[in-house]
Amino acid sequence: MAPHRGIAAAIRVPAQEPTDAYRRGMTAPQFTRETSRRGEFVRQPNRFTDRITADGSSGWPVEPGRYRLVVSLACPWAHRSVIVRRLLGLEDALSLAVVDPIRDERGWRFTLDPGGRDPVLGIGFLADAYRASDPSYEGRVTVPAIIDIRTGKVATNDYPQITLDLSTQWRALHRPGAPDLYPERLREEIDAINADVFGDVNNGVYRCGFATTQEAYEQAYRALFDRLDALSERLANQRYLVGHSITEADIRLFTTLVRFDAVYHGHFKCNRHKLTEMPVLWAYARDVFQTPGFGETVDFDHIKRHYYRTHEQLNLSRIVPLGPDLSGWHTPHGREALGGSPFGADATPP
Ligand SMILES: N[C@@H](CCC(=O)N[C@@H](CS)C(=O)NCC(=O)O)C(=O)O
Repeated sequence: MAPHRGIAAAIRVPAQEPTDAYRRGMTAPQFTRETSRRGEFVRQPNRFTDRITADGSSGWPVEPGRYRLVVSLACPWAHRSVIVRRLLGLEDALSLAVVDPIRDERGWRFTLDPGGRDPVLGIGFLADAYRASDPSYEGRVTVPAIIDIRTGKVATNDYPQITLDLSTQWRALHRPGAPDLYPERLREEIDAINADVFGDVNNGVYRCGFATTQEAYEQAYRALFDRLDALSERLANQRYLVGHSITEADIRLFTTLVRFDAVYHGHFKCNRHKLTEMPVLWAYARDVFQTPGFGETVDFDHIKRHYYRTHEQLNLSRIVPLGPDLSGWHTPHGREALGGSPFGADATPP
């Protein structure tokens, strides 16, 4: 197996101690080690970047039943992998562990499981698997993570690569009629959209929420809504982001949009408009939500409890708001008229 890169190389943190801005009266950051001197949120790199491959050349061969995907249903980065696993019919090949949406000081817990332990991995905390893989790891212990069941070690927590590999490397285990979510001829376009959506939208909402200076917040807010405006324009005349059916690009945008009004609008101050006030994006998000494989993977209860109860710097009272009214997600979206079909001509719904 390719050796793990040294932790010092993998984790480049911008500031360890209270920053200059903090001393000048800047708000205390939620994540000190991921906050720049200017008060910007700078996300830590993924620690385990090995890949699980069809030919096993990485040391982690694709094998049915060998791995366990650990997710929080609250987490947008993990949500991608839940959707892709379902659309591709990988449920039997890759089992799923769901953590409690509320972390304690030891991080993600398996407190939803009998005895507080994951029944397959036998551990109480995701940190146990991180520790088994790298005892010196000091960054945040994050989901999604794919664990090698036999050794209890983390094979990967590289969320952007995980979904691409489920599509491309796990192909032999896909269900009959599984869609191609990352078609070769569209990859360049999908990658370009994904990069913009990651910077300004997926991570952009966090850059708004975890900013600790007015300037850093405003910069992230403007980039977010400028990008949402551009995406609205693009989606006004086409049903999906790239091509004529759902791709990885739609999955990545959807997992942020579906959380927008429930958490990002209020909790992260992304409040120029609610999703329900952006007509094109709202219809697009409903269309995707109502597609088999999407809506049933959304857990608004986990989403709201996680964000409002675990970011104590942002929500001191930890009160979870009762709203918003979610009934609109099931209303007609009218986007069939734009053409295309969710899974293309050759695939079937899960
Ligand atoms: N692996 C990425 C992204 C995944 C991520 O941030 N997941 C969140 C949940 S949405 C998490 O596990 N957070 C744990 C923590 O903050 O301690 C990272 O390290 O930033």
